[in-house]
Amino acid sequence: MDFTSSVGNKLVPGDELGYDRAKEVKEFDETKAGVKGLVDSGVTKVPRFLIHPPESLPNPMLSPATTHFQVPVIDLQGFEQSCRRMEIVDQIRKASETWGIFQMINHGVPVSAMDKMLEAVQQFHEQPKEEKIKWYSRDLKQPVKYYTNMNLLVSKAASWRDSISFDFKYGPLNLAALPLACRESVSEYWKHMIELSKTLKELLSEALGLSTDYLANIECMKPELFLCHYYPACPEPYLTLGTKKHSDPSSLTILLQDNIGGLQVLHQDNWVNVPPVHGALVVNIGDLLQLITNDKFRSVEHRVPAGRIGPRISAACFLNPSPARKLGPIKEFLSDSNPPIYRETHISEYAAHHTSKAGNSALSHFKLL
Ligand SMILES: O=C(O)CCC(=O)C(=O)O
Ligand SMILES: [Fe+2]
Repeated sequence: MDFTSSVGNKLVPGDELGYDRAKEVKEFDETKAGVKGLVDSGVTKVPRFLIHPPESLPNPMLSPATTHFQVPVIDLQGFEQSCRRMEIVDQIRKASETWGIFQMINHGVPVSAMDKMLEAVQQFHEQPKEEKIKWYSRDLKQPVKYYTNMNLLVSKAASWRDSISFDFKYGPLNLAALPLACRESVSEYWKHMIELSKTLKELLSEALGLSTDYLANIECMKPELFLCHYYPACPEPYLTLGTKKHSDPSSLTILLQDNIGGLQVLHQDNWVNVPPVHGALVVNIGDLLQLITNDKFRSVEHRVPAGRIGPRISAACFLNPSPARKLGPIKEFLSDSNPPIYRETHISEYAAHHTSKAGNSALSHFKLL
């Protein structure tokens, strides 16, 4: 199949009418070979269904590399000692209030487990297609699945990436239920995410001026979804995006990125690079923590442009509230002069609105004022 023949990058009169997007997407989806499969088949042009409208694409005149902003890097070394802890908690508070994102070093997750995790994601995507397609699915009930864009069939412009996701919503995954290529790495890395999430819950609680066990007690940050991305090198990166601008519908996200770089965050109307730091993990505040903290901590919009160099690999661990819990602004923050900004909701309701807004923050829908 030739994905490029009917595509072209210029719109000619009548072209829009003749273009059958659904057919092109269906043919692509049926290959189960992902964007990687396109690249392997030798495409030199980005197929039309992956082309984003110019207003969603990075402005080449505004290079994030030229901004003077720097995403905070926080060293967690010694966080158990009380005077170091005060400094760290203060840095986390400032970063969460002003950036909604920071990088962490000396966080306790062994660099070897991080490197192995990235290698395993690469191995999964680069194994023979026959093995990989056994996992191809968009069925939400399936805990492990590989796919290109969860919303491929409904989105207006697909993103230049393939993913494998692991859903821990219903509890730990049986080792045998994981693909061989990443079995050991995922199970080891996930244990570290559970440990790290405990530390982060404590530090964030203190950064909010609450008791150390506050966020753990309200069950608002449980590692639940592990989403690993594979961004192949792109022949025309200025036409598509790896991941389009969005904020995460989680409470918190812990992201591991490889050394290629590409993650960018929107800070004071500037796109700022999150430079790869070997051994670092990126933490970003999600919409639900913004809701719970009544806007004290802010979620952050971020994106990943497509790049000529690849594959780029990343692995995002999403910490979510318990589905059984009602979420609303923390009572301790509320007063006559600081009324609740949001109404209470459940994660399922929030996630449904986030999806209906094509991945944009749905917080405005829950505003009371
Ligand atoms: O690949 C990345 O660096 C970011 C991925 C991301 O933002 C997400 O999965 O929500
Ligand atoms: Fe994200």
